[in-house]
Formats: sequence, structure tokens, C-alpha cells
Amino acid sequence: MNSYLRNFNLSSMILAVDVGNTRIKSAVFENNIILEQFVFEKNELQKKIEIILKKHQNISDLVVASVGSISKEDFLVFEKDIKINFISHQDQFPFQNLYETPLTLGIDRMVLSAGAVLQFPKQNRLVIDAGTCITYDFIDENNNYLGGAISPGIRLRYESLHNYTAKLPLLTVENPENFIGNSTNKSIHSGVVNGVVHEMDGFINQYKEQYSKFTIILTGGDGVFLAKRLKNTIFANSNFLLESLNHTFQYKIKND
Ligand SMILES: Nc1ncnc2c1ncn2[C@@H]1O[C@H](COP(=O)(O)OP(=O)(O)OP(=O)(O)O)[C@@H](O)[C@H]1O
Ligand SMILES: CC(C)(CO)[C@@H](O)C(=O)NCCC(=O)O
Ligand SMILES: [K+]
Repeated sequence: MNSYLRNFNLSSMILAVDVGNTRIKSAVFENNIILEQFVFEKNELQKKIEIILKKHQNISDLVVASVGSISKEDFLVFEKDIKINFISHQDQFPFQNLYETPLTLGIDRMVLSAGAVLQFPKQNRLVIDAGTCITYDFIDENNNYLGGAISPGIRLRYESLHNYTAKLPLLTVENPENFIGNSTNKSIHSGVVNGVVHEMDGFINQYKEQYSKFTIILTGGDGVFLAKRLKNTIFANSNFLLESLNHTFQYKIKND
């Protein structure tokens, strides 16, 4: 189907694609609701998108936010069928970017912040994305993006301990039974998982000293696992980046 016919369709259907550092996550949105979701590796990109477009013939737009190493050409092959939109620093965002180096701010962090502003208006917000890296982003009630923090994600911590030592095994994430690890494995699990949990609670408490009230949004591949372990009350949504990508795109269309 050509793009004219696709766009002729009344219901708005978009394919949002989040190219992360490790994997690609994607969702089909119809009228702002997720119809179907997909997770795949970078080398499967074209094959998977082809399948998705074949299955959902009414998709009119593909919206991409990428922090990964993927080339635009990989998407442009679909241009004959649908409109391709790359979210970039040049786009309109619903916040004022006070980062000292706005052009080096990760597009994923900008999309998350846009989502936070559009979905949680008129309040301070802290967005935590627990993915390959853990990112913290703070947008105040006046929609100023202030910045935040970047630290290694859970899997990265396990891999670093193994890769940069002679004796530490490579483990996969496990719930630590106790903060006192009484074996090598348990010490690693405590160090990684309790370390991340203390880091998050610590950051949240530090923000609380400066801002009495704010909404906390937790997302990313490790978001659900971590949400249960935090002392602070948070809003956990593993689809927050994809949903924010849809909102950022809608905002861009409205303001272009
Ligand atoms: N199959 C998987 N591959 C990689 N990470 C996984 C997988 N399943 C769960 N995870 C967890 O998800 C985390 C990575 O999160 P996520 O998938 O959001 O990262 P990402 O694809 O690099 O995206 P981002 O670039 O936004 O961080 C890892 O720390 C790991 O513990
Ligand atoms: C921090 C990551 C790797 C998280 O995905 C990404 O947002 C990124 O590449 N950021 C660029 C540096 C910055 O945000 O200041
Ligand atoms: K991340």
C-alpha cells in the first residue's frame, strides 16, 4: 500500500521504535493505545519491521528515537510505504532544556522528559529509566528540564564485575536474600541489586530535600524488578518510553 492510501485511513496508527543501547523495543499505537509490542535485536530490524507493517496495514507513520548505533538508511527502505520520522534535538519539546550541553543530552532522556511533562502536567517530575544505563531526569513544575544522573544498569554492573576482575563469575540478576552476602555469589547479588536500590532511594531522598513534592516515574527493562524493592512510592510503567515517544510525536505534529 502506498503512503497516500495508508494516510487516507481515518484511524491514526503509528509504529514507535525505541532503539536502545542493547535492544530495540517497538509498539503499534492506535489512537494512543498500544495494540501490540515487539522486542528484537538490532540485526533483526528490517525483517521485523517488514512483518509488523504487513500485519498492521493501517500504520501511516514510523517514529524512531535512537541512542543506539543504527543508521537512518535501515529505516529509509520503508519510506515508500510509510512516513519515517526521526525524533531529534531539532524537534519541538514541551520543556525548556537547561542542560549545559543540550545537544549531547540523550534523545531517550528527552523523550522520557517530554512524556513526563505531557502526561503529568503542572508538577515536578523525576523520571528513572533502569535500562542498560540508569538515567535520572528531573523536570520541574515550570517545565524546566534541569538534568539528572547517569549510572550503570543492573546487567552492566554484573558484567563489569566479571570483565574487570580475575575471580568474579558472571551472574544474572537474582533477588538478594540478605544485605550481608555470605558467599561470593550472594555478595555480588547484594552489591549489585542492593547497590542500585540504595542508589535510587538515596537520589530520591536527595531530591526530596530540595523539592517537597514530585512525581516519580520508573521505567526500563529493570523497572518492574526494582519497583518492588524501593522504599519510596513510585509510578512504575515499563512502556513509558514507547508511550512518551507517541506523545512526543503527537506534540511535534501539533506544533510543526
Ligand atoms: N533479554 C534481555 N536482554 C537485555 N537485557 C535484559 C533482557 N531481559 C531483561 N533485561 C534487563 O533489562 C536491562 C536493560 O534494559 P532495557 O532493555 O530497557 O535496555 P536497552 O535496550 O539498552 O534500552 P536503553 O538504551 O533505553 O537502556 C538489563 O539491565 C537487564 O537486566
Ligand atoms: C545515557 C544513555 C546511554 C542512556 O540510554 C543515553 O541517554 C545517552 O547516550 N546519553 C547521552 C549523554 C547524556 O544524556 O548526557
Ligand atoms: K536507559
